[in-house]
Amino acid sequence: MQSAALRALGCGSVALLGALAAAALLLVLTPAKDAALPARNKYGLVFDAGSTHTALYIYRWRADKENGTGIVSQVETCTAAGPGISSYADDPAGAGASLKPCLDKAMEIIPAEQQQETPTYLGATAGMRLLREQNSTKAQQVFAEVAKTIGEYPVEFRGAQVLTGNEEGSFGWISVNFLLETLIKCSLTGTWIHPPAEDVVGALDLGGASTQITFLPGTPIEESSTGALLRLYGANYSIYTHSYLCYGEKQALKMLVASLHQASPSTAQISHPCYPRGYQENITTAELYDSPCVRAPSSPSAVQLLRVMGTGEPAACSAAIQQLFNLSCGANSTCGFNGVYQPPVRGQFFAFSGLYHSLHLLNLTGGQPLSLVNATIGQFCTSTWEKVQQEFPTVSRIQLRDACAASTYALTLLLQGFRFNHTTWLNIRFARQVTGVDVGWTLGYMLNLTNMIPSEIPQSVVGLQRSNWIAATVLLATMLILTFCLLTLTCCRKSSSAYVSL
Ligand SMILES: Nc1ncnc2c1ncn2[C@@H]1O[C@H](COP(=O)(O)OP(=O)(O)O)[C@@H](O)[C@H]1O
Ligand SMILES: [Ca+2]
Repeated sequence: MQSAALRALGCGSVALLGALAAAALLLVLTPAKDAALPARNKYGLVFDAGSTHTALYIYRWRADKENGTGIVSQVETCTAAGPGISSYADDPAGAGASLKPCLDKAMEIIPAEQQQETPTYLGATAGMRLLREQNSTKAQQVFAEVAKTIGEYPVEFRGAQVLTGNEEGSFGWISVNFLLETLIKCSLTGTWIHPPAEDVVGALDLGGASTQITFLPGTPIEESSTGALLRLYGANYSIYTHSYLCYGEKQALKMLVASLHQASPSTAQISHPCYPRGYQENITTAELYDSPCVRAPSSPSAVQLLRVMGTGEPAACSAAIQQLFNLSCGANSTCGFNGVYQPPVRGQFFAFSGLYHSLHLLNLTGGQPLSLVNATIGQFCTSTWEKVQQEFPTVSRIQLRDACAASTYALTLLLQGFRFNHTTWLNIRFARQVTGVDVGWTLGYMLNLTNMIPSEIPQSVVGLQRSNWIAATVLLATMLILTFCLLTLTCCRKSSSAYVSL
Protein backbone atom coordinates (compact mmCIF):
# COMPACT_ATOMS: atom_id res chain seq x y z
CA MET A 1 0.00 0.00 0.00
CA GLN A 2 1.28 3.45 -0.82
CA SER A 3 1.80 5.99 1.89
CA ALA A 4 -0.89 8.60 2.40
CA ALA A 5 1.54 11.29 1.31
CA LEU A 6 2.06 9.64 -2.07
CA ARG A 7 -1.65 9.02 -2.55
CA ALA A 8 -2.34 12.65 -1.77
CA LEU A 9 -0.29 13.63 -4.78
CA GLY A 10 -2.52 11.57 -7.05
CA CYS A 11 -1.93 8.75 -9.48
CA GLY A 12 1.29 9.25 -11.43
CA SER A 13 3.11 10.58 -8.41
CA VAL A 14 5.17 7.44 -7.94
CA ALA A 15 6.50 7.71 -11.44
CA LEU A 16 6.91 11.43 -10.99
CA LEU A 17 9.03 10.92 -7.91
CA GLY A 18 11.04 8.31 -9.73
CA ALA A 19 11.93 10.75 -12.48
CA LEU A 20 12.25 14.13 -10.86
CA ALA A 21 13.75 15.77 -13.88
CA ALA A 22 10.87 14.57 -16.01
CA ALA A 23 8.51 15.96 -13.42
CA ALA A 24 10.12 19.36 -13.73
CA LEU A 25 9.63 19.23 -17.48
CA LEU A 26 6.12 17.97 -17.01
CA LEU A 27 5.35 20.92 -14.82
CA VAL A 28 6.66 23.24 -17.49
CA LEU A 29 4.43 21.54 -20.02
CA THR A 30 1.39 21.44 -17.75
CA PRO A 31 -1.18 24.06 -18.73
CA ALA A 32 -0.79 27.16 -16.60
CA LYS A 33 -4.38 26.96 -15.35
CA ASP A 34 -3.76 23.54 -13.75
CA ALA A 35 -0.48 24.54 -12.21
CA ALA A 36 -2.04 27.67 -10.74
CA LEU A 37 -4.81 25.72 -8.93
CA PRO A 38 -4.38 26.06 -5.18
CA ALA A 39 -4.62 22.78 -3.23
CA ARG A 40 -7.84 23.79 -1.47
CA ASN A 41 -9.46 21.45 1.03
CA LYS A 42 -13.09 20.53 1.02
CA TYR A 43 -15.03 19.20 3.98
CA GLY A 44 -17.97 16.85 4.38
CA LEU A 45 -20.05 16.04 7.46
CA VAL A 46 -21.94 12.81 8.11
CA PHE A 47 -23.98 12.06 11.20
CA ASP A 48 -24.19 8.36 11.95
CA ALA A 49 -27.46 8.22 13.85
CA GLY A 50 -27.07 4.70 15.22
CA SER A 51 -29.40 2.87 17.57
CA THR A 52 -27.10 3.29 20.57
CA HIS A 53 -25.54 6.68 19.90
CA THR A 54 -24.99 9.39 17.32
CA ALA A 55 -21.54 10.26 16.00
CA LEU A 56 -20.47 13.02 13.66
CA TYR A 57 -17.67 12.34 11.19
CA ILE A 58 -15.79 15.29 9.72
CA TYR A 59 -14.04 14.36 6.48
CA ARG A 60 -11.62 16.42 4.41
CA TRP A 61 -10.18 15.97 0.92
CA ARG A 62 -8.41 18.05 -1.69
CA ALA A 63 -10.84 19.88 -3.92
CA ASP A 64 -8.82 18.92 -7.01
CA LYS A 65 -9.12 15.21 -6.15
CA GLU A 66 -12.90 15.03 -6.12
CA ASN A 67 -13.09 12.12 -8.53
CA GLY A 68 -12.48 9.81 -5.62
CA THR A 69 -8.93 9.00 -6.52
CA GLY A 70 -7.39 11.17 -3.86
CA ILE A 71 -7.45 10.46 -0.18
CA VAL A 72 -10.20 11.40 2.18
CA SER A 73 -9.06 11.94 5.71
CA GLN A 74 -11.08 11.95 8.87
CA VAL A 75 -10.33 15.24 10.56
CA GLU A 76 -12.37 14.63 13.67
CA THR A 77 -15.17 12.56 15.13
CA CYS A 78 -17.61 13.72 17.74
CA THR A 79 -19.88 11.51 19.78
CA ALA A 80 -23.14 13.13 20.80
CA ALA A 81 -23.95 12.80 24.49
CA GLY A 82 -26.90 10.61 25.35
CA PRO A 83 -28.55 7.75 23.47
CA GLY A 84 -29.34 7.35 19.77
CA ILE A 85 -31.98 9.60 18.21
CA SER A 86 -34.56 6.79 18.18
CA SER A 87 -34.57 6.96 22.00
CA TYR A 88 -36.02 10.48 21.77
CA ALA A 89 -39.37 9.29 20.41
CA ASP A 90 -41.16 11.05 23.30
CA ASP A 91 -38.89 14.09 23.27
CA PRO A 92 -38.10 14.80 19.60
CA ALA A 93 -36.66 18.25 20.37
CA GLY A 94 -34.11 16.47 22.57
CA ALA A 95 -32.87 14.53 19.53
CA GLY A 96 -32.17 17.82 17.72
CA ALA A 97 -30.52 19.38 20.77
CA SER A 98 -28.25 16.34 21.20
CA LEU A 99 -26.55 17.14 17.88
CA LYS A 100 -25.62 20.73 18.73
CA PRO A 101 -22.32 20.25 20.59
CA CYS A 102 -20.95 18.20 17.67
CA LEU A 103 -22.14 20.76 15.10
CA ASP A 104 -20.51 23.52 17.17
CA LYS A 105 -17.29 21.53 17.17
CA ALA A 106 -17.47 21.11 13.39
CA MET A 107 -17.96 24.85 12.94
CA GLU A 108 -14.75 25.44 14.89
CA ILE A 109 -12.85 23.10 12.59
CA ILE A 110 -14.21 24.04 9.17
CA PRO A 111 -13.03 27.48 7.98
CA ALA A 112 -15.97 29.92 8.01
CA GLU A 113 -15.70 30.62 4.26
CA GLN A 114 -16.10 26.90 3.50
CA GLN A 115 -18.97 26.04 5.78
CA GLN A 116 -21.65 26.96 3.29
CA GLU A 117 -20.26 24.54 0.74
CA THR A 118 -19.82 21.69 3.21
CA PRO A 119 -22.19 18.85 2.27
CA THR A 120 -23.86 17.58 5.45
CA TYR A 121 -25.89 14.41 5.84
CA LEU A 122 -27.59 12.50 8.59
CA GLY A 123 -28.09 8.79 8.06
CA ALA A 124 -30.06 6.76 10.58
CA THR A 125 -29.87 3.00 10.89
CA ALA A 126 -31.63 0.20 12.72
CA GLY A 127 -32.84 2.16 15.74
CA MET A 128 -34.89 4.43 13.49
CA ARG A 129 -35.96 1.45 11.35
CA LEU A 130 -37.43 -0.07 14.48
CA LEU A 131 -39.04 3.17 15.65
CA ARG A 132 -40.58 3.68 12.19
CA GLU A 133 -42.00 0.16 12.49
CA GLN A 134 -43.39 0.90 15.96
CA ASN A 135 -44.62 4.45 15.41
CA SER A 136 -43.97 6.19 12.10
CA THR A 137 -45.34 9.54 13.34
CA LYS A 138 -42.84 9.63 16.17
CA ALA A 139 -40.06 8.69 13.75
CA GLN A 140 -41.06 11.58 11.47
CA GLN A 141 -41.09 14.00 14.39
CA VAL A 142 -37.58 12.96 15.39
CA PHE A 143 -36.43 13.48 11.80
CA ALA A 144 -38.10 16.90 11.61
CA GLU A 145 -36.28 17.99 14.76
CA VAL A 146 -32.82 16.78 13.75
CA ALA A 147 -33.27 18.40 10.32
CA LYS A 148 -34.35 21.65 11.99
CA THR A 149 -31.25 21.71 14.18
CA ILE A 150 -28.83 20.98 11.35
CA GLY A 151 -30.64 23.61 9.25
CA GLU A 152 -29.73 26.24 11.84
CA TYR A 153 -26.05 25.84 10.97
CA PRO A 154 -24.39 27.50 7.95
CA VAL A 155 -23.68 24.19 6.16
CA GLU A 156 -25.07 22.72 2.97
CA PHE A 157 -27.54 20.33 4.58
CA ARG A 158 -28.49 17.64 2.09
CA GLY A 159 -31.00 15.76 4.21
CA ALA A 160 -31.63 13.18 6.88
CA GLN A 161 -32.75 9.71 5.93
CA VAL A 162 -33.08 6.16 7.17
CA LEU A 163 -30.72 3.84 5.33
CA THR A 164 -32.05 0.49 4.24
CA GLY A 165 -30.18 -2.51 5.61
CA ASN A 166 -28.78 -3.16 2.13
CA GLU A 167 -27.48 0.40 1.88
CA GLU A 168 -25.89 0.14 5.31
CA GLY A 169 -24.09 -3.05 4.30
CA SER A 170 -23.08 -1.82 0.84
CA PHE A 171 -21.72 1.53 2.06
CA GLY A 172 -19.72 -0.25 4.76
CA TRP A 173 -18.23 -2.47 2.05
CA ILE A 174 -17.45 0.54 -0.17
CA SER A 175 -15.86 2.42 2.77
CA VAL A 176 -13.49 -0.35 3.72
CA ASN A 177 -12.47 -1.18 0.15
CA PHE A 178 -12.00 2.51 -0.67
CA LEU A 179 -9.71 2.89 2.33
CA LEU A 180 -7.76 -0.25 1.49
CA GLU A 181 -7.48 0.83 -2.18
CA THR A 182 -8.78 -2.53 -3.29
CA LEU A 183 -11.19 -1.09 -5.86
CA ILE A 184 -8.69 1.05 -7.74
CA LYS A 185 -5.11 1.93 -7.12
CA CYS A 186 -2.29 3.78 -8.73
CA SER A 187 0.20 1.56 -10.53
CA LEU A 188 3.94 2.16 -10.62
CA THR A 189 3.60 3.50 -14.15
CA GLY A 190 1.20 6.17 -12.98
CA THR A 191 -2.06 4.77 -14.28
CA TRP A 192 -5.14 3.63 -12.39
CA ILE A 193 -5.56 -0.12 -12.20
CA HIS A 194 -8.14 -2.48 -10.73
CA PRO A 195 -6.52 -4.76 -8.16
CA PRO A 196 -7.51 -8.44 -8.56
CA ALA A 197 -10.93 -9.43 -7.21
CA GLU A 198 -9.25 -11.52 -4.46
CA ASP A 199 -7.95 -8.28 -2.90
CA VAL A 200 -11.49 -6.98 -2.40
CA VAL A 201 -12.57 -7.60 1.20
CA GLY A 202 -15.94 -8.36 2.74
CA ALA A 203 -17.47 -6.23 5.49
CA LEU A 204 -18.98 -7.41 8.79
CA ASP A 205 -20.75 -4.79 10.87
CA LEU A 206 -22.38 -5.40 14.23
CA GLY A 207 -24.48 -2.50 15.44
CA GLY A 208 -26.74 -2.24 18.45
CA ALA A 209 -29.93 -3.15 16.60
CA SER A 210 -28.82 -4.79 13.34
CA THR A 211 -25.88 -6.59 11.82
CA GLN A 212 -24.69 -6.61 8.20
CA ILE A 213 -22.66 -9.06 6.14
CA THR A 214 -21.45 -7.96 2.70
CA PHE A 215 -19.01 -9.69 0.38
CA LEU A 216 -18.22 -10.74 -3.18
CA PRO A 217 -19.44 -14.34 -3.41
CA GLY A 218 -17.81 -16.79 -5.73
CA THR A 219 -21.15 -17.93 -7.11
CA PRO A 220 -24.16 -16.16 -8.67
CA ILE A 221 -26.51 -14.62 -6.09
CA GLU A 222 -29.61 -16.82 -5.97
CA GLU A 223 -31.88 -14.42 -4.09
CA SER A 224 -32.09 -11.00 -5.73
CA SER A 225 -33.09 -9.13 -2.55
CA THR A 226 -29.65 -9.95 -1.13
CA GLY A 227 -27.74 -8.74 -4.15
CA ALA A 228 -26.50 -5.35 -5.22
CA LEU A 229 -24.80 -4.49 -8.48
CA LEU A 230 -22.28 -1.71 -8.11
CA ARG A 231 -20.35 -0.07 -10.91
CA LEU A 232 -17.35 1.67 -9.41
CA TYR A 233 -14.41 3.13 -11.32
CA GLY A 234 -15.38 1.25 -14.45
CA ALA A 235 -15.70 -2.20 -12.86
CA ASN A 236 -18.83 -4.16 -11.95
CA TYR A 237 -19.18 -5.73 -8.52
CA SER A 238 -22.01 -8.11 -7.80
CA ILE A 239 -22.06 -8.08 -4.03
CA TYR A 240 -24.05 -10.15 -1.58
CA THR A 241 -25.41 -8.08 1.28
CA HIS A 242 -27.89 -8.72 4.05
CA SER A 243 -28.85 -6.89 7.20
CA TYR A 244 -30.45 -8.79 10.07
CA LEU A 245 -32.74 -6.47 11.99
CA CYS A 246 -32.82 -7.20 15.74
CA TYR A 247 -29.51 -9.06 15.58
CA GLY A 248 -27.47 -6.06 16.66
CA GLU A 249 -25.76 -6.63 19.99
CA LYS A 250 -28.13 -4.68 22.22
CA GLN A 251 -31.33 -6.09 20.74
CA ALA A 252 -29.95 -9.63 20.62
CA LEU A 253 -28.96 -9.48 24.28
CA LYS A 254 -32.45 -8.19 25.06
CA MET A 255 -33.90 -11.15 23.14
CA LEU A 256 -31.65 -13.35 25.26
CA VAL A 257 -33.01 -11.99 28.56
CA ALA A 258 -36.56 -12.29 27.20
CA SER A 259 -35.98 -15.92 26.22
CA LEU A 260 -34.53 -16.66 29.67
CA HIS A 261 -37.60 -15.04 31.23
CA GLN A 262 -39.98 -16.97 29.03
CA ALA A 263 -38.32 -20.24 29.95
CA SER A 264 -39.92 -19.78 33.40
CA PRO A 265 -42.39 -16.90 33.08
CA SER A 266 -44.11 -17.49 36.39
CA THR A 267 -41.07 -16.71 38.50
CA ALA A 268 -39.85 -13.17 39.09
CA GLN A 269 -36.24 -14.31 39.02
CA ILE A 270 -34.06 -14.84 35.98
CA SER A 271 -30.78 -16.75 36.16
CA HIS A 272 -28.52 -15.28 33.50
CA PRO A 273 -25.66 -17.61 32.49
CA CYS A 274 -23.80 -14.84 30.61
CA TYR A 275 -23.79 -12.30 33.44
CA PRO A 276 -20.97 -12.66 35.97
CA ARG A 277 -21.68 -14.58 39.14
CA GLY A 278 -22.52 -12.09 41.86
CA TYR A 279 -24.09 -9.56 39.49
CA GLN A 280 -27.71 -8.68 40.24
CA GLU A 281 -30.15 -6.15 38.90
CA ASN A 282 -33.86 -5.45 38.80
CA ILE A 283 -35.64 -4.82 35.53
CA THR A 284 -39.29 -4.31 34.70
CA THR A 285 -41.14 -6.41 32.15
CA ALA A 286 -42.12 -3.11 30.51
CA GLU A 287 -38.43 -2.31 29.87
CA LEU A 288 -37.76 -5.83 28.69
CA TYR A 289 -40.62 -5.94 26.21
CA ASP A 290 -40.34 -2.38 24.89
CA SER A 291 -38.90 -3.37 21.54
CA PRO A 292 -40.40 -4.97 18.41
CA CYS A 293 -37.46 -7.41 18.58
CA VAL A 294 -38.78 -9.11 21.71
CA ARG A 295 -42.07 -10.89 21.56
CA ALA A 296 -44.03 -10.19 24.72
CA PRO A 297 -45.61 -13.27 26.35
CA SER A 298 -49.05 -14.09 24.97
CA SER A 299 -50.68 -13.39 28.34
CA PRO A 300 -48.59 -10.50 29.64
CA SER A 301 -48.80 -9.99 33.35
CA ALA A 302 -49.10 -6.50 34.81
CA VAL A 303 -45.87 -4.52 35.12
CA GLN A 304 -43.65 -6.84 36.98
CA LEU A 305 -40.28 -6.42 38.58
CA LEU A 306 -37.80 -9.09 37.60
CA ARG A 307 -34.61 -9.89 39.46
CA VAL A 308 -31.80 -10.87 37.10
CA MET A 309 -28.93 -12.81 38.67
CA GLY A 310 -25.68 -13.67 36.96
CA THR A 311 -24.49 -17.26 37.16
CA GLY A 312 -21.35 -17.06 34.95
CA GLU A 313 -21.73 -20.35 33.08
CA PRO A 314 -20.04 -20.16 29.66
CA ALA A 315 -21.49 -23.39 28.22
CA ALA A 316 -25.06 -22.47 29.19
CA CYS A 317 -24.46 -18.92 27.96
CA SER A 318 -23.28 -20.15 24.56
CA ALA A 319 -26.21 -22.59 24.30
CA ALA A 320 -28.76 -19.88 25.20
CA ILE A 321 -27.29 -17.52 22.61
CA GLN A 322 -27.37 -20.22 19.93
CA GLN A 323 -31.09 -20.58 20.61
CA LEU A 324 -31.57 -17.07 19.20
CA PHE A 325 -30.58 -18.34 15.77
CA ASN A 326 -32.73 -20.54 13.59
CA LEU A 327 -30.07 -22.45 11.73
CA SER A 328 -32.25 -24.41 9.35
CA CYS A 329 -31.86 -23.30 5.75
CA GLY A 330 -35.37 -24.18 4.63
CA ALA A 331 -35.61 -24.19 0.86
CA ASN A 332 -32.31 -22.34 0.42
CA SER A 333 -29.29 -24.27 -0.77
CA THR A 334 -27.04 -22.28 1.53
CA CYS A 335 -28.01 -19.77 4.15
CA GLY A 336 -26.92 -17.57 6.98
CA PHE A 337 -29.56 -17.89 9.68
CA ASN A 338 -33.31 -17.54 10.07
CA GLY A 339 -33.65 -19.03 6.60
CA VAL A 340 -31.93 -16.08 4.90
CA TYR A 341 -30.09 -17.06 1.74
CA GLN A 342 -26.33 -16.55 1.97
CA PRO A 343 -23.58 -17.99 -0.22
CA PRO A 344 -20.61 -19.47 1.70
CA VAL A 345 -18.27 -16.74 2.95
CA ARG A 346 -15.38 -16.08 0.61
CA GLY A 347 -12.12 -14.11 0.85
CA GLN A 348 -10.83 -11.73 3.46
CA PHE A 349 -13.21 -9.82 5.73
CA PHE A 350 -13.00 -6.72 7.87
CA ALA A 351 -15.08 -6.89 11.04
CA PHE A 352 -15.79 -3.59 12.72
CA SER A 353 -18.11 -1.74 15.09
CA GLY A 354 -19.53 -4.04 17.79
CA LEU A 355 -17.58 -7.04 16.47
CA TYR A 356 -14.35 -5.17 17.06
CA HIS A 357 -15.33 -3.65 20.40
CA SER A 358 -16.72 -6.80 22.02
CA LEU A 359 -13.60 -8.82 21.24
CA HIS A 360 -11.11 -5.99 21.77
CA LEU A 361 -11.98 -5.80 25.46
CA LEU A 362 -10.62 -9.36 25.82
CA ASN A 363 -7.58 -8.68 23.60
CA LEU A 364 -8.94 -10.98 20.90
CA THR A 365 -8.71 -8.74 17.84
CA GLY A 366 -5.12 -9.58 16.93
CA GLY A 367 -5.69 -12.58 14.66
CA GLN A 368 -5.73 -15.18 17.45
CA PRO A 369 -6.75 -18.69 16.40
CA LEU A 370 -10.31 -19.72 17.14
CA SER A 371 -9.27 -22.20 19.83
CA LEU A 372 -7.62 -19.42 21.84
CA VAL A 373 -10.59 -17.09 21.31
CA ASN A 374 -12.98 -19.76 22.56
CA ALA A 375 -10.81 -20.56 25.55
CA THR A 376 -10.36 -16.88 26.51
CA ILE A 377 -14.08 -16.11 26.29
CA GLY A 378 -14.91 -19.30 28.22
CA GLN A 379 -12.43 -18.36 30.92
CA PHE A 380 -13.69 -14.78 31.13
CA CYS A 381 -17.29 -15.94 31.39
CA THR A 382 -16.53 -17.82 34.60
CA SER A 383 -15.20 -14.70 36.31
CA THR A 384 -17.16 -13.30 39.22
CA TRP A 385 -18.60 -9.79 39.15
CA GLU A 386 -16.08 -8.73 41.78
CA LYS A 387 -13.18 -10.07 39.75
CA VAL A 388 -14.20 -8.45 36.43
CA GLN A 389 -14.66 -5.10 38.18
CA GLN A 390 -11.17 -5.38 39.64
CA GLU A 391 -9.71 -6.45 36.32
CA PHE A 392 -11.35 -3.63 34.31
CA PRO A 393 -11.72 -0.69 36.70
CA THR A 394 -12.21 1.87 33.92
CA VAL A 395 -14.86 -0.02 31.94
CA SER A 396 -18.49 0.98 32.45
CA ARG A 397 -20.79 -1.22 34.53
CA ILE A 398 -23.07 -2.04 31.60
CA GLN A 399 -20.17 -2.90 29.31
CA LEU A 400 -18.68 -5.15 31.98
CA ARG A 401 -22.02 -6.81 32.71
CA ASP A 402 -22.37 -7.53 28.98
CA ALA A 403 -18.76 -8.41 28.16
CA CYS A 404 -19.24 -12.20 28.33
CA ALA A 405 -22.61 -12.09 26.57
CA ALA A 406 -21.36 -9.69 23.87
CA SER A 407 -18.19 -11.63 23.06
CA THR A 408 -20.08 -14.95 23.06
CA TYR A 409 -22.73 -13.36 20.84
CA ALA A 410 -20.11 -11.98 18.42
CA LEU A 411 -18.49 -15.40 18.15
CA THR A 412 -21.81 -17.22 17.69
CA LEU A 413 -22.95 -14.73 15.05
CA LEU A 414 -19.74 -15.22 13.07
CA LEU A 415 -19.54 -18.99 13.37
CA GLN A 416 -23.10 -20.26 13.50
CA GLY A 417 -24.83 -17.25 11.96
CA PHE A 418 -22.53 -16.24 9.11
CA ARG A 419 -20.97 -19.72 9.00
CA PHE A 420 -17.29 -18.98 9.31
CA ASN A 421 -15.25 -22.02 10.39
CA HIS A 422 -11.83 -22.72 11.96
CA THR A 423 -10.12 -21.99 8.64
CA THR A 424 -12.14 -19.02 7.36
CA TRP A 425 -12.05 -17.48 10.86
CA LEU A 426 -8.42 -16.57 10.12
CA ASN A 427 -9.59 -14.47 7.16
CA ILE A 428 -11.40 -12.08 9.48
CA ARG A 429 -9.52 -8.94 10.45
CA PHE A 430 -10.99 -7.03 13.35
CA ALA A 431 -10.45 -3.33 12.93
CA ARG A 432 -11.76 -0.04 14.24
CA GLN A 433 -9.92 2.10 11.71
CA VAL A 434 -8.12 1.83 8.38
CA THR A 435 -5.49 4.50 7.64
CA GLY A 436 -6.78 6.67 10.46
CA VAL A 437 -10.40 6.60 9.31
CA ASP A 438 -13.10 4.83 11.35
CA VAL A 439 -14.55 1.88 9.46
CA GLY A 440 -18.30 2.11 9.03
CA TRP A 441 -20.87 3.02 6.41
CA THR A 442 -20.52 6.81 6.69
CA LEU A 443 -17.55 7.31 4.35
CA GLY A 444 -19.06 5.19 1.57
CA TYR A 445 -22.36 7.00 2.02
CA MET A 446 -20.72 10.40 1.61
CA LEU A 447 -18.54 9.30 -1.32
CA ASN A 448 -21.68 8.04 -3.04
CA LEU A 449 -23.88 11.05 -2.36
CA THR A 450 -21.20 13.55 -3.35
CA ASN A 451 -20.48 11.53 -6.53
CA MET A 452 -16.89 11.12 -5.45
CA ILE A 453 -16.78 7.53 -6.68
CA PRO A 454 -17.31 7.73 -10.43
CA SER A 455 -18.84 4.79 -12.23
CA GLU A 456 -16.14 4.96 -14.88
CA ILE A 457 -12.39 4.67 -14.44
CA PRO A 458 -10.89 8.14 -13.97
CA GLN A 459 -8.28 9.37 -16.35
CA SER A 460 -5.12 9.55 -14.32
CA VAL A 461 -3.32 12.83 -13.85
CA VAL A 462 -0.66 11.49 -16.13
CA GLY A 463 -3.17 9.95 -18.48
CA LEU A 464 -4.82 13.27 -19.00
CA GLN A 465 -1.56 14.65 -20.30
CA ARG A 466 -0.07 11.48 -21.67
CA SER A 467 1.39 13.24 -24.67
CA ASN A 468 3.12 15.70 -22.35
CA TRP A 469 4.44 12.84 -20.28
CA ILE A 470 5.85 11.05 -23.32
CA ALA A 471 7.33 14.29 -24.64
CA ALA A 472 8.92 15.00 -21.26
CA THR A 473 10.42 11.52 -21.06
CA VAL A 474 11.83 11.74 -24.61
CA LEU A 475 13.22 15.19 -23.89
CA LEU A 476 14.79 14.03 -20.65
CA ALA A 477 16.36 11.05 -22.34
CA THR A 478 17.72 13.28 -25.13
CA MET A 479 19.07 15.76 -22.60
CA LEU A 480 20.70 13.02 -20.57
CA ILE A 481 22.39 11.62 -23.68
CA LEU A 482 23.54 15.10 -24.77
CA THR A 483 24.86 15.88 -21.26
CA PHE A 484 26.69 12.56 -21.20
CA CYS A 485 28.25 13.27 -24.64
CA LEU A 486 29.26 16.80 -23.62
CA LEU A 487 30.82 15.58 -20.37
CA THR A 488 32.72 12.84 -22.21
CA LEU A 489 33.99 15.35 -24.77
CA THR A 490 35.10 17.81 -22.08
CA CYS A 491 36.86 15.06 -20.17
CA CYS A 492 38.65 13.84 -23.30
CA ARG A 493 39.80 17.39 -24.15
CA LYS A 494 41.04 18.00 -20.58
CA SER A 495 42.94 14.74 -20.44
CA SER A 496 44.48 15.25 -23.91
CA SER A 497 45.57 18.83 -23.05
CA ALA A 498 47.02 17.56 -19.76
CA TYR A 499 48.90 14.91 -21.70
CA VAL A 500 50.33 17.56 -24.11
CA SER A 501 51.46 19.80 -21.30
CA LEU A 502 53.40 16.90 -19.82
N1 LIG B 1 -16.25 2.59 22.12
C1 LIG B 1 -17.07 1.56 22.11
N2 LIG B 1 -16.97 0.61 23.04
C2 LIG B 1 -17.78 -0.46 23.03
N3 LIG B 1 -18.72 -0.69 22.12
C3 LIG B 1 -18.87 0.22 21.17
C4 LIG B 1 -18.06 1.37 21.11
N4 LIG B 1 -18.43 2.09 20.03
C5 LIG B 1 -19.43 1.39 19.47
N5 LIG B 1 -19.69 0.26 20.15
C6 LIG B 1 -20.71 -0.75 19.81
O1 LIG B 1 -20.95 -0.64 18.41
C7 LIG B 1 -22.32 -0.76 18.15
C8 LIG B 1 -22.81 0.51 17.47
O2 LIG B 1 -24.15 0.35 17.13
P1 LIG B 1 -25.01 1.53 16.50
O3 LIG B 1 -24.30 2.07 15.33
O4 LIG B 1 -25.38 2.51 17.55
O5 LIG B 1 -26.32 0.75 16.12
P2 LIG B 1 -26.95 0.35 14.70
O6 LIG B 1 -25.83 0.27 13.72
O7 LIG B 1 -27.59 -0.98 14.93
O8 LIG B 1 -27.94 1.42 14.40
C9 LIG B 1 -23.01 -1.01 19.46
O9 LIG B 1 -23.18 -2.39 19.62
C10 LIG B 1 -22.02 -0.47 20.49
O10 LIG B 1 -22.14 -1.15 21.70
CA1 LIG C 1 -23.96 1.32 13.19
